[in-house]
Amino acid sequence: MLRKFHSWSGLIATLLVVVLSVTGAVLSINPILDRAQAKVAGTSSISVAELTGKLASSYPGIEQIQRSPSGSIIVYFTENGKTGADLINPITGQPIGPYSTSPVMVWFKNLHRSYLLDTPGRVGAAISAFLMLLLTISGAFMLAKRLGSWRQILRPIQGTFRERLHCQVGRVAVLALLLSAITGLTMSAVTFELLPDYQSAEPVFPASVQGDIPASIGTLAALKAIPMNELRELVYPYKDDRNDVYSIITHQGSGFIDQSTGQLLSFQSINNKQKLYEFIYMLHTGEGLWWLGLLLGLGALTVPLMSWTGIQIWWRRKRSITTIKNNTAPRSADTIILVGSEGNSTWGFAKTLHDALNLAGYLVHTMSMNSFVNSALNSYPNVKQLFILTATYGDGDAPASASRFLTQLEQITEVPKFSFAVLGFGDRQFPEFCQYAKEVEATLTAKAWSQLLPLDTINRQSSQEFSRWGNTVGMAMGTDLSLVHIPTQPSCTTLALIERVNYGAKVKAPTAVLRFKLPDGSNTDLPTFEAGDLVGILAPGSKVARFYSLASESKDGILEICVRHHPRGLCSSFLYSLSVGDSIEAFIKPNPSFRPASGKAPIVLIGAGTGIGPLVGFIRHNKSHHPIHLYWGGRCPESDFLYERELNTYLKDKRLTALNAVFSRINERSYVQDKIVLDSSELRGLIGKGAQFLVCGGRDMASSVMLALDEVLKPLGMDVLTLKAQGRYREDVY
Ligand SMILES: Cc1cc2nc3c(=O)[nH]c(=O)nc-3n(C[C@H](O)[C@H](O)[C@H](O)COP(=O)(O)O)c2cc1C
Repeated sequence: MLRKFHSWSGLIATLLVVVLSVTGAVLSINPILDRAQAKVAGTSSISVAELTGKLASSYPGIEQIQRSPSGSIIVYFTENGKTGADLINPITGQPIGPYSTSPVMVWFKNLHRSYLLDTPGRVGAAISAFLMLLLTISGAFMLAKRLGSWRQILRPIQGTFRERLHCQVGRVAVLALLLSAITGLTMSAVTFELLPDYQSAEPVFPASVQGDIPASIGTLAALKAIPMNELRELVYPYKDDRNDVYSIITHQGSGFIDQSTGQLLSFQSINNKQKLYEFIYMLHTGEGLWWLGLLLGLGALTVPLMSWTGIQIWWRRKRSITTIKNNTAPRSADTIILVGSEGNSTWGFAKTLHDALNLAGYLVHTMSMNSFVNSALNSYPNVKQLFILTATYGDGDAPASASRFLTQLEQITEVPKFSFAVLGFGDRQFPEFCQYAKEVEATLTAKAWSQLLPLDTINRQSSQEFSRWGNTVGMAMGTDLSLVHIPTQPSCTTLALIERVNYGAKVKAPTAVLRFKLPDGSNTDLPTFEAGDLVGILAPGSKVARFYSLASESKDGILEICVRHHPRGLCSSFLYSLSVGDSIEAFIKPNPSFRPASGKAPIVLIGAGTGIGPLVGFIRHNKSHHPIHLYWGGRCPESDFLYERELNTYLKDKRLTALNAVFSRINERSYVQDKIVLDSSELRGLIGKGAQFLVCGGRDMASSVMLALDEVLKPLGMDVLTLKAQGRYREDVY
């Protein structure tokens, strides 16, 4: 709901709000320019009478004096029948130079206030400010939901580059945007008198004046009593009209002064509401508070960027919506698939399951988890099995399409006849991996619903893991079930193998470092990637890509991966059999969260076997000699010490600080987790300096490393989950 609202109001408001914010950003320069002109110190002790006395001789045709919020003094006068305006030095009363308002700035002001359309335009500007307020508030709530709660609002942001940019920029600009929108709206409300009494009232025009010969202005008592810094505007009486008066506006109010007696004839003080309005005006325009104006201007400049990234995110989400065909009516269905999704990808997996079950002869109904609990159990009289496929969002929370599932489930007290299986979709980078799926399974088990299969999880939308789960489901149902999920893939690039280095044959771990380039004569460029990103490779005859972590970046001109040959692995067999000159079809899948953090804190890289690939890439590109400590485990130093020579070179040229290689098939056998425990105190020292951990390799190794690190962290009152939440523990696990 919140997302729909944010997307639609964002789309409608984009153009209006972008114009409002860009013009606002341009206008925010005004107070700074004004302040640069106004820089004359020591004006606080001068009275208005003193300055006007000095001006009387140099400007005989003076008509008006204005003091801007930044302190510039501008004199308006007539000379030889022509009007003019000068910027004045308030101490000497001498002109600094002619004053004029830039027509470009006036145009921007009108565009900002009213889209150049007078009153209807002002209404439009007010509506835009309102939409901006709604967008900012709904965006802030969405960000809090995305990160788990308001308390986690400063946590590292996960997601695609666009999503992270959108959220990060929004997080930085939110206060400036809120302030601009609220103050702008208030000003519109005052303009349209929706908030009465907020604009200064006029003083009563004096019924009678002395009418004698005007006194010299420098001697007028009322003007002597007003300090220059209090003045806003002084309008002189018409020349030769003895019945006219001086009209003055100060920070305290406005009034009229007799030109012969110098008496204040009437004065209208400004009330608290009007003071509040002036404060709001200052906050909005930055007039008199140039630094705030500049901050608001910078905040406004983020709006076009946020609009652009927002539209792209919306478009991608819209395109990713899956339509389920042959959706059997709930009353006739023998199988139900419930989907909990935020970003729509789980719907794609649900569709694959739906189609495969249909093909196997089942009558399947697929719907969102929220829709299921809206109906009572007797709406599904024929159901034999229920599958729940759900993602986890925020900090272990329910995704949008499952937000009401658990609360509404409380109302169902009877135990259904069908059995259920929960499949969690998640990402191991998050501290609460597949937490929501775990919660759903625990709730259903506590309600004594019968289980078809125990909970299983899919990390990072892995088609391979999903296919394995499909085999288990097939066995449990006594059906042959083949789940081939092919996510939409970017177009492939053809690459040719230019070099291979073989390892591990002696210890039965055949592994190769493979280096690819664009084929000679190719007229395309290498796609852009960095070490730690993934390359998807399609083995001939397979539609499902296998992913490998990249050890090189595109600037190196080669694409490098490290592959272990698994005898029954389709893609690894294909890659391992390649000879120099052979080609592959590949595409890049960015993995931006698996990168060394910038800054001075040490980095601890941990891996085993081919997990060394991206880690070597990080070390190779560590040109700034950031402290990097590597823990890596192999089988035997003589056979599968991957990248041995390169790593020793990096140690010498200080790209690598410490190399801790351990081996499991030698007399003093050891695993990385053992070495981690052995180095506990040194690691605690690094953690104290803000160290970040990057772990790459098999799932078992990663679990053992996590347990070992929990031991290391215990005396510090921390654990791996704490590091994960701080973005200091990242995994690339397969
Ligand atoms: C903002 C955000 C928060 C996430 N939080 C978690 C989490 O706490 N635990 C987890 O296992 N996965 C988490 N994930 C990963 C998603 O659950 C996973 O990518 C899932 O496949 C997305 O499915 P969907 O596109 O259907 O929403 C998060 C993803 C995003 C973008």
